[in-house]
Parts: sequence; structure tokens; C-alpha cells
Amino acid sequence: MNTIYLGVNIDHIATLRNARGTQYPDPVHAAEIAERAGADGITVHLREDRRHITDRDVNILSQTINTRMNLEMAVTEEMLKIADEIRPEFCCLVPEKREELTTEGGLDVVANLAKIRNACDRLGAQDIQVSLFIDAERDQIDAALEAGAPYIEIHTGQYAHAKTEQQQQIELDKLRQGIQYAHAQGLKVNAGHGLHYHNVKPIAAMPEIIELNIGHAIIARAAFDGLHTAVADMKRLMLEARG
Ligand SMILES: CC(=O)[C@@H](O)[C@H](O)COP(=O)(O)O
Ligand SMILES: NCC(=O)COP(=O)(O)O
Repeated sequence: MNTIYLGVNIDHIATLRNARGTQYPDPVHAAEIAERAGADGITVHLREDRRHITDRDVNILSQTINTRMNLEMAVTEEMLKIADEIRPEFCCLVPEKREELTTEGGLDVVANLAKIRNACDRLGAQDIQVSLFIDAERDQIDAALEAGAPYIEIHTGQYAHAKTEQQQQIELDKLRQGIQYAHAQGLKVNAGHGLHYHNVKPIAAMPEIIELNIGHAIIARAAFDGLHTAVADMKRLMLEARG
């Protein structure tokens, strides 16, 4: 049975810091604790509005992370230039709307194929592994292949936010079909968004998945149990699910 990796998204450490304009809690410190607790990578979303993670955070993290950085970013010239300067191991291209509370869906690769293919080419030329954050839809998966991305990250938000067990099962089946299809096409498959301690196992059990990127639920749990325990507990659940 193959293993599964945990990318810890530390955005909301920065949300707490920015709430008061203090220097604490520092995402740089959080990354060090998360890695000690078993994180296989650190994910940060540098949003256009810098509502949480800032350019300072990304710059320092790029010099201090011991595992690997997954820089989430919109497909803009500004962000592509930042990725060129930072040279993270991974870039995950995500949709972004200023008014959104959090990411609301996957990238529309079908409608933006030329732009996204160009971004994949530019990032790939800098030896950055590109992942496209998409919904588990065949047309988007096919478009991701056409765009030349080696990875996709399947958006698990619909599953995570399902209101009933029946709807959750429907969303889980959609995810499973999309993940199996993408894997069969030769894509490397990650997943994330809205996963927490009570819904992560069915996703982690899917053998095609390489990595889960999880943030909000871990940072929330850290408020009560501490970040080291929150990360270690999530990693343990994922490995238990994988068997
Ligand atoms: C793409 C995704 O699902 C998250 O990684 C993203 O970072 C969510 O945005 P916030 O972190 O701002 O909630
Ligand atoms: N791409 C998903 C991610 O990095 C974390 O999303 P969430 O767990 O904060 O919803």
C-alpha cells in the first residue's frame, strides 16, 4: 500500500496575526512546528489582497522550510513573477475572487486553456511542479492534461460541505470517479479544501491520491490542542485510512 503525504496550509496562522497587526503568531514558526510534527510540505496561499499570507512570509518561508513549499496563487502576471523569484518546489494555480470568503470552486481550465497552458509552461521552465486546483469533472481533468500540468489538486469542498450523509456519499462517489479517471490519464493527483478530522479518512483511503492539503481544520484544532498535536493527529488519521 502506497503512502499519502500531508501538506499543511498555514494561511490561517496569518489570519490570526493580521487580525491585530501584530508580529505573532508567525507563520514561519508554525511551519517549523508543523514539519516537526510530520507535515510533508507547507502550503501557503499568497492572495492578491494579502488578507493572510504576505510577501514577507513567502520570502522567509522559502529560506526556512525544510520539507517543500507549495505556493498557491492565482494565474496572474504578478504571481508568476513572484513564483519566478521564490522558485517554490510546487505551485498550485487556484481561482481567486476578492469578495470570496475562501476558495469557492476549481479553476475553469476549459475556458482559460491558453492562459493556463502558458502559465504551466513558464513555471515548468523554472523547474516548478505545477498543480491545477480543479473540480472532479472530466472536461476539467482533460483540459489539465492539455495544459501540461503534471499534478492536479481535486477540490473536495462540495464533499466537505455536504449537508446530509446521502449528499456526502454522492459527492464522495463523484470525487472517486474523477480521481480514478485522472490517475488513469497519467496525472498525479492531490486533493484538498474543507477536509477535517471527521471527513478526511474516506478521501485519504483512495490509493490514487498522493497528497492532501489541509489547513483550516488543523489551525482550528491547534487553538485547543496545540499545532504539533493537531498536525500529528491529522497525519495519523490519513495513514490509518491508507492502511
Ligand atoms: C485552494 C484552497 O482550497 C485553499 O488552499 C485556499 O487557500 C483557500 O483559501 P483561504 O486559505 O484564503 O481560505
Ligand atoms: N488546497 C487546499 C488547502 O491548501 C487547504 O484548504 P483548507 O483545509 O484550509 O480548506
